[in-house]
Amino acid sequence: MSGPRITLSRLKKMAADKERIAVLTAYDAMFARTAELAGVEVLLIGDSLGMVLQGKESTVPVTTAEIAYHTECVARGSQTAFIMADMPFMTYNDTAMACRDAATLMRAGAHMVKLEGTGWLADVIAQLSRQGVPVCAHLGLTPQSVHKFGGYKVQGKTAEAAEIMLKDAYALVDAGADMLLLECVPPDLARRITESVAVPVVGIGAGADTDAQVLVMHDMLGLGERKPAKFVRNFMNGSESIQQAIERYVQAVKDGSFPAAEHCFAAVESGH
Ligand SMILES: Nc1nc(=O)c2c([nH]1)NC[C@@H]1CN(c3ccc(C(=O)N[C@@H](CCC(=O)O)C(=O)O)cc3)CN21
Ligand SMILES: CC(C)C(=O)C(=O)O
Ligand SMILES: [Mg+2]
Repeated sequence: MSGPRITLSRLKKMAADKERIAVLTAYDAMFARTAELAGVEVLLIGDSLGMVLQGKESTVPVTTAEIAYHTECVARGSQTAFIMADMPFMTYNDTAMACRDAATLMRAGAHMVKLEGTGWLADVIAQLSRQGVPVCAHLGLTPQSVHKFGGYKVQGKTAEAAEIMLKDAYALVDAGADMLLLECVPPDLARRITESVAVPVVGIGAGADTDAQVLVMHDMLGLGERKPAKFVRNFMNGSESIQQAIERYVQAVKDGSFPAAEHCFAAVESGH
C-alpha cells in the first residue's frame, strides 16, 4: 500500500462501493509497515496485545499507557494505514474518563478509538464524536466481558438477542459511531446489521458479508501451539514470507474467499 494516508472518508467510500477492507492488528513499527505494504488498510492496536505480547490470560489487565506505547510504535512505522486503537477495560465508564484516555491514544497517533459495549455506549460515543474523535463500537463477543460471559462465547444466537444487537447497532450509529465491529456473531445477523447501517462494519467470526474483516496478526501467521479460534485461517501455510502471507490474507478478504463457512458460527446450536 503506497500513496496518501487512508482516511475515514476513504473507508466509508470503499464500504459504499462494496470494496472490501482488510484490517489487521499491529503492535510495533516493522509489522505495521509490513502489513500496510501488503495492502492492509486499517491497523488495529488491539488490547489482544495483553494475551499475544504479554502472555496474560485475558485482555482485562491491559492499560491505556500500554496501548498508547504500542500505538506510538505503530504510528512511527506506518505511512499509509488508518490507525485504530482499543480503549482498555473500564476506561470509558463515563464521558470525562473516556475523553481523557481517548486523548492519550489520539496523541499517541491513533486516528480512531474502539470501545466494547452495547447500547449504553451511546452517551460516551456522542461526546467523543462531538470532540472530533472517530469511534468504532465493538459489539457481540466483547472480550473485556469474558468473565461475565463465562468464556469466549458466540453472541446474538437467538432471534431475541439478534434483535437487541440490531437495535444497539442503530443506536450507536445514531449517537455518532463511525464504524462498527462485530465479533463472533452468526453471519446472517452480521449481514443484516451491515445492510442496515451507513458506516463500515468490520467482522471477525461474523461471516463474509461485512464490509471489512479483521484478524489478530499472530493468529493468521500461525503462531501459537494451537489455533486460537474457529474463525482463524493460517495464511503462513504455503507462503514464503510474512509479507506474502499478509498479501494472501488481503487478497482473500478482497475476493470474499475468507472467511469461508468453516470460519463461521451457526445461529442455532445443533440439538444435543
Ligand atoms: N490471539 C488472539 N486472537 C484473538 O482473536 C483474540 C485474542 N487473542 N484475545 C482477545 C480476544 C479473545 N478472542 C476469542 C478467543 C476464543 C474464541 C473461541 O474460542 N471461540 C469459540 C466459540 C465458542 C462458542 O461456540 O460459543 C470457537 O470455537 O472458536 C473466540 C474469540 C478473540 N480475541
Ligand atoms: C480481535 C480484535 C477485534 C480486537 O479487538 C483486538 O485485537 O483486541
Ligand atoms: Mg480488542
